[in-house]
Amino acid sequence: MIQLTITRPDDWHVHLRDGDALPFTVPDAARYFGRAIVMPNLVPPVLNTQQALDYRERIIQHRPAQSTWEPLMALYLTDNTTSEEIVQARDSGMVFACKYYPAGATTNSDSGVTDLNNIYPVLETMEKVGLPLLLHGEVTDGDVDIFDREAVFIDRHLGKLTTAFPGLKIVLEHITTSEGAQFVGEASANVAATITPQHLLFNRNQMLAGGIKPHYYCLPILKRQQHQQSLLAAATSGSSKFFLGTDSAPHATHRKENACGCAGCYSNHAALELYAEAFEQAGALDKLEAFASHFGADFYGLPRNTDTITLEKSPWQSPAYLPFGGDTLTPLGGGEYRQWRVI
Ligand SMILES: NC(=O)N[C@@H](CC(=O)O)C(=O)O
Ligand SMILES: [Zn+2]
Ligand SMILES: [Zn+2]
Repeated sequence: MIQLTITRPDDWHVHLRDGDALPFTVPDAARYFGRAIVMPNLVPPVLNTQQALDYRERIIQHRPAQSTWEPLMALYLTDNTTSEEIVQARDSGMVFACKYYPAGATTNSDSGVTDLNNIYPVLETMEKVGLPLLLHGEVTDGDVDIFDREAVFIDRHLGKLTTAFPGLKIVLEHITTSEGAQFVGEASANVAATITPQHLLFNRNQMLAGGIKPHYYCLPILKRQQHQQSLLAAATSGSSKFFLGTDSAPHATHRKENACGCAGCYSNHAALELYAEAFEQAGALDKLEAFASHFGADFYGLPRNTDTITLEKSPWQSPAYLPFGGDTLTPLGGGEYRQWRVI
């Protein structure tokens, strides 16, 4: 039996949702990850430290007994976020980042920032106190094609941002393009990116050819194969700028199989297993550990996990449906055979 033992990994981008969803999402997230940056795009969003601490309490109630998994909280930036809020968040020791959603870009982003210039004073404070900025890096202009929204964001905003705030740690979340991989690869050590399993394993053909498949639909949207290959090259390059962030984002099955289907893929039932498949296909299993378990912690200035987990190559059938509150959830690759399992 082929086995691979690696330092316990962390997930630097996950959506756990709230309420009825937590008994399902938290145990999956805590199964073998050591920590997770928990996205704040709830309804209503997590806007301040008190709300983040309250949300953390609700999450922790569903952490399996004996688990030492830690949810690392993030604040949702709006046009009205204040510098005082940032300082308080940093001082709490429980908030590890702030998330920028362009208003209207993705799930629950209606209260997001309408213009990056509106949050420049807040970014200055984040730079000063050392709180990383996490970007949903897309523009929302109606005249920009949905497949170009990440590249246009990089072109219009990211260079300006890194020049204005050279000391600010920035994570370009869930990158989907060659432009994203290239920008981050060439930027300073303060700029990094997370990459999801779906953007490594799939391209827009899987979503659109032979019938529209809503369970592959997430934002930023899957791009053409050439971009998938650039992302695989970045993830397996050994560069410490690229690390694991699943963007596991559950929506009930009926909300995705819908005339106006929600964006988001649920991958936390088999996250590391999916990444292992992508790395194996790229002939780079030896690069999985640093991507999954070292580079993210290093970037955030947190200690690496000290224990290990073991993956074994032994195929298993991923469930087609999972329970999700009173609903069902269709996981990424549901019903398919996965090659690796965490034992
Ligand atoms: N990635 C997605 O398609 N959806 C995420 C939001 C996000 O990360 O943009 C969600 O919360 O559902
Ligand atoms: Zn996003
Ligand atoms: Zn996300």
